[in-house]
Order: sequence, then structure tokens, then C-alpha cells
Amino acid sequence: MSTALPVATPAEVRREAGRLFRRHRTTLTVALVVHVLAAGAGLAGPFLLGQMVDVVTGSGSAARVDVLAAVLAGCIVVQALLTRVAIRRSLVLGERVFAELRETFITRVLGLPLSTVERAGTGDLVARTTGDIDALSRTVRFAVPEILVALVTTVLTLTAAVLAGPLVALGAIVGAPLLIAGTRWYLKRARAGYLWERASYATINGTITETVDGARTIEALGLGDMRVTRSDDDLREAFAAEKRTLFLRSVWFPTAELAYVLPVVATLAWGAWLASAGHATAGQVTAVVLYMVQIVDPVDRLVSWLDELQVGLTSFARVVGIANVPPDRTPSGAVPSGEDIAAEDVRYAYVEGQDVLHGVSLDLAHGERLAMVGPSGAGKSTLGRLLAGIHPPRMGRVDVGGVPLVDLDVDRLRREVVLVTQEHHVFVGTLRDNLALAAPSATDEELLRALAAVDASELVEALPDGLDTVVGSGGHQVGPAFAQQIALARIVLADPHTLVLDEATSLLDPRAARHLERSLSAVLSGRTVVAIAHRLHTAHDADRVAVVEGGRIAELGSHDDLVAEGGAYAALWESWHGSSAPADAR
Ligand SMILES: Nc1ncnc2c1ncn2[C@@H]1O[C@H](COP(=O)(O)OP(=O)(O)OP(=O)(O)O)[C@@H](O)[C@H]1O
Repeated sequence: MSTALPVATPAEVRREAGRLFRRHRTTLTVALVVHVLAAGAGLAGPFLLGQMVDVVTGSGSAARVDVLAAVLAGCIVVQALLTRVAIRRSLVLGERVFAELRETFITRVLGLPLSTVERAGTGDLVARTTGDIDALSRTVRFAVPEILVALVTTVLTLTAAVLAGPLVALGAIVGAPLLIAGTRWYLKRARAGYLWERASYATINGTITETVDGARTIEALGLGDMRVTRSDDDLREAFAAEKRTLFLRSVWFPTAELAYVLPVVATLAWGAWLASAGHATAGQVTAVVLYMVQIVDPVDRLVSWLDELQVGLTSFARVVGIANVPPDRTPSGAVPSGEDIAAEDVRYAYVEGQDVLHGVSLDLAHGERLAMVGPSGAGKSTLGRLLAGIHPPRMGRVDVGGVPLVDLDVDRLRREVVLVTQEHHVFVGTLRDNLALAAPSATDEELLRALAAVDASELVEALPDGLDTVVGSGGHQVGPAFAQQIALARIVLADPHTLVLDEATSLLDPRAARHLERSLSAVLSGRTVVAIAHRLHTAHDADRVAVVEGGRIAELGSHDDLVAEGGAYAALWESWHGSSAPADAR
């Protein structure tokens, strides 16, 4: 089941944007002032041209025209220089703000509770880290500076037009109602449209990722057509969402274009009448009409970047929304007073109202080996994850040394309990980097000792550059057994007192598994171990066995006691023992 990650409300988006602007207030003010100066220099053009018209149509001298032309040329040069400085400052500001946003986002994503990520599915998160961050990048780097510049230029141009010919400039008003009405109509609908579009991209992403991840299963079960149909449905949804936003743009853009071309025509006609009636000079009309022509460019940019801003704000809402995920643990600073693990009346649900653990209590003494057995879906893995502090219980508590696991910060928790699964990711980087994840300050000797402890010394010696060999995707190929040994070496380095093993060696071929179990037993020595057992010899060798059935511990005791009791475990043992070589059991 997938539950989408939260999206920030418009008020939260405004608050976050306000915070960003406040933090960069000084740089922003400097950039804006330079933009205002550049725009101001640009505005001298129509005014000076108007003056020239008046000089030519009046009785002015040619020398005066020359002076005006020289000033005009000077203004153009100053405008070009100031514009360059202004654009540079805006871009640097955009880059800085975007870098900050990206870092905050990544920190928040890495701090997300695992259960939330699992519930939301990877599609949504991947879409937010890729598509939404890209859209946000365009907005912060280009749209915000462009909008600010266009806004400043528009206001200044209008002011200049009013100053050059107040009466003539009245003609510009005709475009305003159309522009305001069209923009309000668009803005009211744009957020919902773009949110729909972004969510549909996330769904496409999720389906594709899932299809690639499960390619073998899909092929084995012949589910190809089903996945294609599902992708088609996702694409249809995205197509519908894109059609909706396209429709919004197709109404708004032409309306806006009409709204900013109208003033040019209106001021020309209205100005011509005013001039003929003697209420304005030809120079004033020239200047105002030129300002109206000049204003088309900033208003046009304003309109198109405002659309980009809608896309960006939608992405910003999705990125900021990550912060709304409530934390699943609050480190209290309490320090465990021992190494015993105790679960008390633990209940847990993946889906609200559907508990998969129904009040489990369990005490583990330090150094004890407990095996968990039971039918598929009984809740063994879930209980294992709760005992390792991955998920907080819905009710009840899981403590280490008297402190709830969810009261410990993640670094401290991993020094107490670690979950070992069959999923062993080798990160792109050197072997040293991969190991140092568990102990950043470990020396090379310590790293090599950890590898030796898991029987991996020979494998490391065979690597071209030893600890410096780049492994992971695109680097030196590391087989599944070695990957698992790297993971085990990380455990040796992290040195937790308790381990929860969930199918740690079940995916490997038997020869590799036997070899790994030797490595594993070195890691297990001296630690408390909870092993989710698929091969019953693990249970046979454990100090105690917990039989999990239907989200409860149905039986708990030593192998011999449970066999003697003749219950579910005894039946399981009997059927396994009967069908398996007895030698395996020892
Ligand atoms: N991520 C999840 N989201 C929703 N339900 C889940 C999730 N993981 C497990 N469950 C459900 O919780 C119940 C217990 O599952 P769990 O994996 O803990 O059982 P298990 O005993 O470990 O089974 P197996 O031996 O097959 O791994 C099952 O009904 C399972 O469908």
C-alpha cells in the first residue's frame, strides 16, 4: 500500500519562502537596487527620443539633438553594464539559495522515518528528489530573478510613462482589467493543476522503478502485459493532467498578450487625438507610446515566468512537505543502564486499524541466542524490526537497559542493536568508505582487522587497490558473498551488543552460505542474537526458540523443552527432521 508523502499548504510555502528571503535580505536588496538602476538607465531612451522629436518639431538646434543623442548613447552603455552586474548578482543569489534548499531537503529526506518511506513507495520520493528539485532549480535560479527584474522594470516604465505624459499615459489603463481578470482566473486554478501533474509524474516514476526492480518476477510470472497496462494508465493520467495545465495556459497566455498589446494601440490613438487637440506635444506622445512598446517585453517575461513560478511553487510545496512528516522517534538523551532487551505488550500496524503484532512480550538476556520460527506472514520480520528499533511500536515498548529504543538517537541505537538482512548494499566509493560508514574514525588496521574477523582477508588482498579499490555500481564488481562480508565487517566495526538476523544468508548458494555462516559466527560471538530462522538447525542450536503465529508468541522455550511439549514447534521439528539429513541438525 502506498501513502503519498505530505504536500505543504500555501501558507507553509509562503512562510518557508519568507524565511529564505529574510535570510538573504541584504544580497537580494543589493541585486534589486542594481536592477532598478539598470532599468532606470534604460528608461531614459524614450524620454530622450521624445525630447528630440520636440526639438525637431519645434525650433531647437541641431547641436541640442547631438547632445541628446550622446546622452542616449551613454545611457545605453550604462544600462548594459549595470544589467550585467545585476544579472550576475541575481544568478549568484539564485545558486546560493538553491544549494541551501537542496541541502536542507537532502537532510530532511535522510531523516525520514523508514516506515514512512516504505509506506509512500519509492516513486514519490524519487520524483521529489529529481523532477521537483529540477523544477525548483529553474524557478530559484531563473524565474525568481527574472520576475523581480521584470516587475521592477514594469513599475518603473509605467512611472516613466506617467511622468513623460500623464494624460497620454491614461490610455495604458485599458489593458489592466483584462490582465488582472485573466491572471486571477489562472492563478486560482494553476496550483491544483500543477499538483495533479507532479503527482502523476511521481506515479509513473513509481511504476517504472517497481517494474525494473521486479523485472525477474514479472518475467517469471508473465506479468509483462499487466505492467504495460498499468504504465498506460499512469501515462493517461499524466496526459489528462498535462492537458488541464495546457488548457489553463492556452486561455491565460493569449488574454495576457492581448492585455499588453492593447495599451500600445490605445495610447497611440488617444495620444494622437490629444496632440491634435493641443493637450499634449508630439514628443510626449512619442515617449509614452515608446514606453508602452518597451513595457511589452517585461510584462511578457512576467507572464511567462509567472507560469514557471506556479510549477516551481508546486514543486516547492512538495519539497517543503517532506518537513511535515512527523518524526517516529524523539531522542531523550537517556542512557541505557544495561544490555538486556525487553519487549512489553508490543503492538504494531503497517496499515491503521490492522495490527500484525497483537501484544508481544519478550525478554532477552545479554548473550542469549533466540531463534524465531513460524509460518510465513506470522510477524517474525516485523517483530525483528521492532526489536532492532527500526519501527517504533504502535503500543507497548521495546527497551534496552530500561530505555525505549525509540528514545535513543540513531547513532546510539546502532551501537546497541543492528538488524542484519539479506539486502547488502555496496555503496559507490572505495572499500574503505564502505566500511567507514560504520566507524568513521577507524584506522586502516582496524578496518583490515574487521575484514579478517569475517574471513574476508584473502578477498581484500585480491583486490587491485586493497582498501582503495572503488567498489559498487560502475566500480570493481563485488560478488554477493563478499558484499555480505563487507556488511558483516561493518557490524564488527559498529560493535553493537545485540543483532537481529533476518534471512541473513538465505539468498546465497549453499556453499557460499556455509562459508558465510563461519564469518557470521565470528561476528555473533559474545553478542545477543535474535535469528529469524528458516532452517531449523538454527533453532536447534539456539538457547531458546520463539514460535510466532498470527502476530503472537505461541510457544517460547528451549528446543528440547518445546519438542518435549509436543506443540507446534515439535510438529515443525518432526516434519523438518524427518525430511532432512539429521547431520544437518548439528
Ligand atoms: N511493509 C508492509 N506493509 C504492509 N504490510 C506488511 C508490510 N510488511 C509486512 N506486512 C504484513 O505484516 C504481516 C507480518 O509480516 P512479516 O513479514 O512480519 O511476517 P514473517 O513472519 O516475517 O513472514 P515471512 O516469513 O514470510 O517473512 C503480514 O501479514 C504481512 O503481509
